[in-house]
Amino acid sequence: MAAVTVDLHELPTREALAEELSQKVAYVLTAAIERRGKALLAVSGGTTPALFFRTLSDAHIDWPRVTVTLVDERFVPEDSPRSNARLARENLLQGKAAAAGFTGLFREGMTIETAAAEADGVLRKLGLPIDAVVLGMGGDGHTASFFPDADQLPALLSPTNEAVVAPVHATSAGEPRLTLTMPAIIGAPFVALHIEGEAKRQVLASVLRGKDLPIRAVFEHARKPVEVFWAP
Ligand SMILES: O=C(O)[C@H](O)[C@@H](O)[C@H](O)[C@H](O)COP(=O)(O)O
Repeated sequence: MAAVTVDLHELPTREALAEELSQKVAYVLTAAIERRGKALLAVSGGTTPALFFRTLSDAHIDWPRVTVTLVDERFVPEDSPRSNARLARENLLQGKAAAAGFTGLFREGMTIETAAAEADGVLRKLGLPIDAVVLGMGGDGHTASFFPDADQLPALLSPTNEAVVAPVHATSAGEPRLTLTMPAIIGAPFVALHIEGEAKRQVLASVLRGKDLPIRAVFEHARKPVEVFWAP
């Protein structure tokens, strides 16, 4: 098994983490805008990112040139409390960041396969690679929607998967999901992992010691060490 390393940023508080990660993302997006006139940011859902989202929403970035998308999405409409699009709209696309564009992964009235193909096409048109990807991680070591029990997990984790967006069926996920694929994630020049609390720190430590959980595949295939932001 290949050794993996990460670039660990340990912050004393969740507020300090939100501030540090926001500054980093603002820097990366601003550099992308200077280089190509626009920037694409992919963020995760779940319970962890709300404070980071609210902090980032106040950052000085040329937001009208930024499009925000999702690392993964539960296959539910935006009025569902489980919608990651809703989380991003309510917490990130506010204040200064209200001027950003947003493109989600869910599509109403489509099968999950058709929705994946649609979202895939939209992201390609926006201009890949994504400039900044902020991942989360579950206690089971999943990231994006790479759940340990997902159907076709090896294909999802493959760095040569040809898709940008893929459907995911995993019993532990609750509902079907859509996810960015491994190449879409590791193609970004800036890939961060945002985790909080002692339990996730232990999961990270076990993965770095060799435990084979899905997040490890991202560390392995990343073109440079993933920047991990952790606070107690
Ligand atoms: O929609 C989601 O659930 C995600 O994007 C997922 O990959 C998330 O990052 C982890 O599950 C961590 O979730 P928590 O922040 O809730 O622990």
